[in-house]
Amino acid sequence: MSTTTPGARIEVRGLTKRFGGFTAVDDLSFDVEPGRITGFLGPNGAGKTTTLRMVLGLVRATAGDATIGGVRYVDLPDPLRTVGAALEATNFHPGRSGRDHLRVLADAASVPTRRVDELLELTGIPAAARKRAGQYSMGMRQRLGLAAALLGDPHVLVLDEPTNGLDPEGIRWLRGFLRRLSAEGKTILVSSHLLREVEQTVDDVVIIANGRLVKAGTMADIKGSPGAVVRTSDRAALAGALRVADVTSIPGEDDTLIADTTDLRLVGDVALRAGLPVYGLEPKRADLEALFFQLTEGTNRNETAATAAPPEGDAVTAQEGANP
Ligand SMILES: Nc1ncnc2c1ncn2[C@@H]1O[C@H](COP(=O)(O)OP(=O)(O)OP(=O)(O)O)[C@@H](O)[C@H]1O
Repeated sequence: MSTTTPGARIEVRGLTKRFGGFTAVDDLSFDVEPGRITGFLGPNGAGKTTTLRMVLGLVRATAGDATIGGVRYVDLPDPLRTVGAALEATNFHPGRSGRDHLRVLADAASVPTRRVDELLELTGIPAAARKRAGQYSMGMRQRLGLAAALLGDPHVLVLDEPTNGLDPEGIRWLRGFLRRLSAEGKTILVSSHLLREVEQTVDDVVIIANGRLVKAGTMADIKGSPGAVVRTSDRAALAGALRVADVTSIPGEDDTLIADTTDLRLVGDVALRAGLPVYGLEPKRADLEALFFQLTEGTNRNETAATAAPPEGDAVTAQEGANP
């Protein structure tokens, strides 16, 4: 039996990984809370996979620590039932059916076969499960990887780029699926190099660039305070009229005014009373794409520094893949 309580917290403290003279992960600290979905974000080469591999005990950290429920992965008494992981969706035996792949893993972990069929249903590939994994689309491999990660009904789920290869319908499905798991109290960490793809899925974000933390917080924090964006013919006049109604405002882009209220009706009524036309009125939307770009600008190391150090065979303590 696992000693970890449902939804154990992941704590990363001063985690560092150097490959020769190249620092892939640099003094990284963050928490991943139970019952929430956390997006682990950064451009290609930022160090996401290396960090996840350290959390999962697949790569030895140069410095620092990562714990799950206060215990390092390598010291977990029952890792399979504590943490499920899908690091890459490509490592299935191409000649083996998806179902057989899961059965091999289930046997090795003393998980009953009925759990395999249950998970194939849950991940939406019961029919495809009898086909050879070599014929799977990327989206199907993602679902199979997810099923494998869930075999031991773990408290913590770590998924590396799970939206890769999923179409918009698949992304929507994944969102609902992860929501249900987090509602059960599970801790879910999902990496992505596209904030847009996980924007509606995650509660919290941890953004890294060049191996370092650049931002951590709730999605609501990242999005900033809500407001109303209004376009009129004379924004100074409208700002004055809003002030009288106790609503502050600031100039926005393209001649708009951003009013510090979510009450669009109020803004419309104030404009009407002031005799000002309203050409556009909508809730303020955070430009997450722009923010993400601004935070991580020019830090795609795969395009610039991939040759900085020769690949290093590392301390791989478990088979990489669906269940470390
Ligand atoms: N074994 C290794 N030897 C040398 N350099 C490595 C090794 N593994 C990763 N790197 C380098 O470390 C940096 C971080 O890689 P990592 O795969 O962790 O980034 P990532 O954020 O997951 O990116 P991606 O989204 O492209 O997978 C990259 O520049 C990569 O080339």
